[in-house]
Amino acid sequence: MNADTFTSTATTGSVATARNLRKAYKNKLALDNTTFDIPTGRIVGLIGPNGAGKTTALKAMLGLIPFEGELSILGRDPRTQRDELMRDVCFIADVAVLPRWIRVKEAIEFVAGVHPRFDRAKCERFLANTQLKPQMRVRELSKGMIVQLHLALVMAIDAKLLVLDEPTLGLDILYRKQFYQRLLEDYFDEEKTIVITTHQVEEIEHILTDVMFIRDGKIVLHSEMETLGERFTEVLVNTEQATEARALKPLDERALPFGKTVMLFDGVPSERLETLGETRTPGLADLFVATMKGTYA
Ligand SMILES: Nc1ncnc2c1ncn2[C@@H]1O[C@H](COP(=O)(O)OP(=O)(O)OP(=O)(O)O)[C@@H](O)[C@H]1O
Repeated sequence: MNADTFTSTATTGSVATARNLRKAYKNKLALDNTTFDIPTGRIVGLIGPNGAGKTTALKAMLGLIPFEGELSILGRDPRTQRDELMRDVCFIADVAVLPRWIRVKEAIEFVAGVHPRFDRAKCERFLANTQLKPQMRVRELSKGMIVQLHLALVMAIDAKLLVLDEPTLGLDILYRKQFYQRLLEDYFDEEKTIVITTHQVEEIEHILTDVMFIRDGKIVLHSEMETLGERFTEVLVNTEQATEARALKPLDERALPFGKTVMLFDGVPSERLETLGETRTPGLADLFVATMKGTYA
């Protein structure tokens, strides 16, 4: 990729263009030649094991840390144009960051004060459909009500890029699902882009348009969700054909009851795999486990 390509992608509706990012902490290379592109109108899952560099990558995109390499976010360099950039970016860390003593109306005041594109009337319209009242304190709210408050605050910010770092940490599965569904239905449109990190892979895979796997500071897989199935296939292999299947070098395999084995293949033609057993596209969680094998070895 040459410098011209870098400039042209950055000015044609690309949200993020990263080339060879490097971030070294004292004892650790958190970003190691990290390179990726994110076009407008996508919901991207940045997924990786603990310590892989997810938060570091997001902090670089938000101009919160120094780093080496080329990075353009909405056509701007987050290191030198952070203030301008922040007019178009909304960053929300996990829901649990709302202090328990804060009142609903104070949370609204706070966000109104820090985000130039926050639309208070829109936020209040969202809240009018809930049981939340301006005087209520966060500690009096149920978890679901906290999600509603968080969503109302997020969705009233008209940002081009929404960055969510583990947005549903600490919430149970019902609230997590509700959070992502509302985000998809009530917030997202083709002019917005959302980047999400989470460890709850299964819960977000249905809303993602793209996935990026990061390991040891490197992007090891970047794919549109729709094309994952063209590259990766899972096969339910019978015992008799296990040796033949293993010769095709599966990325990973796991045993099932009754002697069957599920094997995951990368780039093996489906006509070949269909002779070995029932085939299907793997779920993101199984693909993640296969790709990250050996991480903690
Ligand atoms: N301020 C810091 N000082 C020193 N090392 C750091 C600092 N921040 C992060 N690191 C190291 O950089 C690496 C990447 O950390 P990062 O927080 O980006 O990982 P992550 O993928 O977000 O992990 P997790 O899923 O556990 O939140 C880790 O090894 C971490 O220990």
